[in-house]
Amino acid sequence: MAQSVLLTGAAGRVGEAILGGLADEHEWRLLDRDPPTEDYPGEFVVADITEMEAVREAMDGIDVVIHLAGDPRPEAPWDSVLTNNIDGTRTVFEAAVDAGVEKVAFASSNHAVGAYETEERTPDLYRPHDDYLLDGTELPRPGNLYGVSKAAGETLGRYYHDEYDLSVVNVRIGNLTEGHPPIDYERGQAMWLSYRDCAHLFDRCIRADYEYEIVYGISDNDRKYYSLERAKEVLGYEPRDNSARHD
Ligand SMILES: NC(=O)C1=CN([C@@H]2O[C@H](COP(=O)(O)OP(=O)(O)OC[C@H]3O[C@@H](n4cnc5c(N)ncnc54)[C@H](O)[C@@H]3O)[C@@H](O)[C@H]2O)C=CC1
Ligand SMILES: O=C1O[C@H](COP(=O)(O)O)[C@@H](O)[C@H](O)[C@H]1O
Repeated sequence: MAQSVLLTGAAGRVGEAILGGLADEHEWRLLDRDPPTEDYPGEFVVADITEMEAVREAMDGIDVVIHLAGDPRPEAPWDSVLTNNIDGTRTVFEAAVDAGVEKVAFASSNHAVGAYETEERTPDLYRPHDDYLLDGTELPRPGNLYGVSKAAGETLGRYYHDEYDLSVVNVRIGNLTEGHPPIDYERGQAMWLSYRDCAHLFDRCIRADYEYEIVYGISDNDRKYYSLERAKEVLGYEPRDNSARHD
């Protein structure tokens, strides 16, 4: 059944992948602080996610929130991630609960666990003979302040789930690249997420039933150090792409 979905950060790359695959599948309301420069499949709200009243208004009648808006730069400075990624994410969760939203899918990141990639483990970690695997049960281990902000977003979700019974899925997205896996970048190839697998994964976040989950968002790459088992089991994720089998 089609759901009413609020997509924050709709004007960005992940938003493009999701809308590219799912424009006709759901009723969309799009939110971004950047005004639209093209046609979008739904009402477009120009607002900053740190503005509580604007975010509350955008939640009206919404079943599911896909929360992408934020500073995506691994090297982003603290001021920016504190405002956009932590304060903004709290605002989104708070408004979602107040509006009676059922589910929130939060765009977390590989950088929430980037420090597991120690000097001893790399570069073997990125290669097929290595069997090291993170599965989402491990503690966050960020390697930068951006990763800290994503771990904080996951923890905010935990709080809003436990306190208010909101269904929350954190998708630790790998490396979304359009058309082909990253070139000459082993780490990026191991965590490649194709546009079509991205759209399908977030469709499953909209449709599946869950309580509080942490899953990895990558394609079914031959060499991976992130397990897809939880995404498959809980969400019904069935990735179709693989960086090793791409021309
Ligand atoms: N692209 C990737 O490979 C990955 C992305 N992510 C996460 O996915 C999300 C989306 O990333 P991308 O689409 O790549 O980034 P992007 O920069 O292309 O898009 C982010 C969008 O959010 C908007 N935005 C930023 N701060 C905002 C605010 N305070 N209020 C309203 N809108 C705001 C921007 O205007 C932009 O359109 C981010 O949270 C990022 O951390 C996580 C892992 C990998
Ligand atoms: O969280 C993110 O991760 C991807 C992949 O990280 P990278 O350090 O291997 O480039 C990054 O491209 C994206 O911008 C970021 O939001």
